[in-house]
Amino acid sequence: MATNGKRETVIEARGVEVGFGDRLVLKGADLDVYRGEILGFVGGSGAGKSVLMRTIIGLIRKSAGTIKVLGSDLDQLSDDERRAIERRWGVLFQQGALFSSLTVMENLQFTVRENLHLPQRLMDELAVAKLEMVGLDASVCSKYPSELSGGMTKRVALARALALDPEIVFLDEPTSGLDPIGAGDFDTLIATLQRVLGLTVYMVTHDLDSLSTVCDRIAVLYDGKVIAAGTMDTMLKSEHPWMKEYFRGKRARAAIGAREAALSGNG
Ligand SMILES: Nc1ncnc2c1ncn2[C@@H]1O[C@H](COP(=O)(O)OP(=O)(O)OP(=O)(O)O)[C@@H](O)[C@H]1O
Repeated sequence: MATNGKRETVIEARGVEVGFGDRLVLKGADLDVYRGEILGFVGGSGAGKSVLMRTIIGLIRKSAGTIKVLGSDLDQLSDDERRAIERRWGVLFQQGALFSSLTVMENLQFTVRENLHLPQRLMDELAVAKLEMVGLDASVCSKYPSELSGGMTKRVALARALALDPEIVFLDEPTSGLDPIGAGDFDTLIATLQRVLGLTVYMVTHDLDSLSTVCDRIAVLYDGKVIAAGTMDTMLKSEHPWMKEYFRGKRARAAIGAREAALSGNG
């Protein structure tokens, strides 16, 4: 597996191109994600952040480029090898994407049932353990997604992403739709899980607070390419017009002020 100094690259995207019809959304995107980091992925609305994430996990076909995950080029794998790699990541889609007709317990066991052959009692114990990991207790097991608050839905979706003890978790806008306190709590949860479980976290987000509080590095997608990757300090020093506006503009200052006000009880 590739290493950069001491850092092991767990996702390596090179020259990734993706288009829909005659419109190219990704025009040669390059990205490295290192083991154990929380990478925040930003870009304007419709820039292609979700498209790149979905391409990395194989849900969207690219027209050019290579993607290696955990050392393997996914295009070169047999179906069995591919499934084995897929078991090593978990995904939290935008909106949580829980199955509405299944209870929380059934949602949590869905992936496990497909991948492992375990006795029901053990699966039940595992599901409760995952719920506890994300700060929920067994009382939510019999609830349906429509009975959960936005924050609980995100937590259940995160528990489901963790179902197979993944090494990498992909999170698509995990704090969208949460109030500032809920978003702050969710960020803390992600940071704690990353530390305790040694996860690599790939997080598409618009949330500047998440970026400054939990992300080790930030990558920026602009005009179909990753134009920068580095720490928040690096982002704040950039003179690129889009990055300047995004990280230092009026919206950035307002967003940071809003969560600080909510956390100090003035929101
Ligand atoms: N399956 C698809 N078919 C056609 N066009 C698509 C498809 N998926 C995404 N697109 C288009 O690709 C572009 C990038 O979409 P994407 O969802 O990746 O944006 P994003 O950067 O995640 O934006 P946002 O922050 O608003 O969620 C958009 O113009 C979208 O309409």
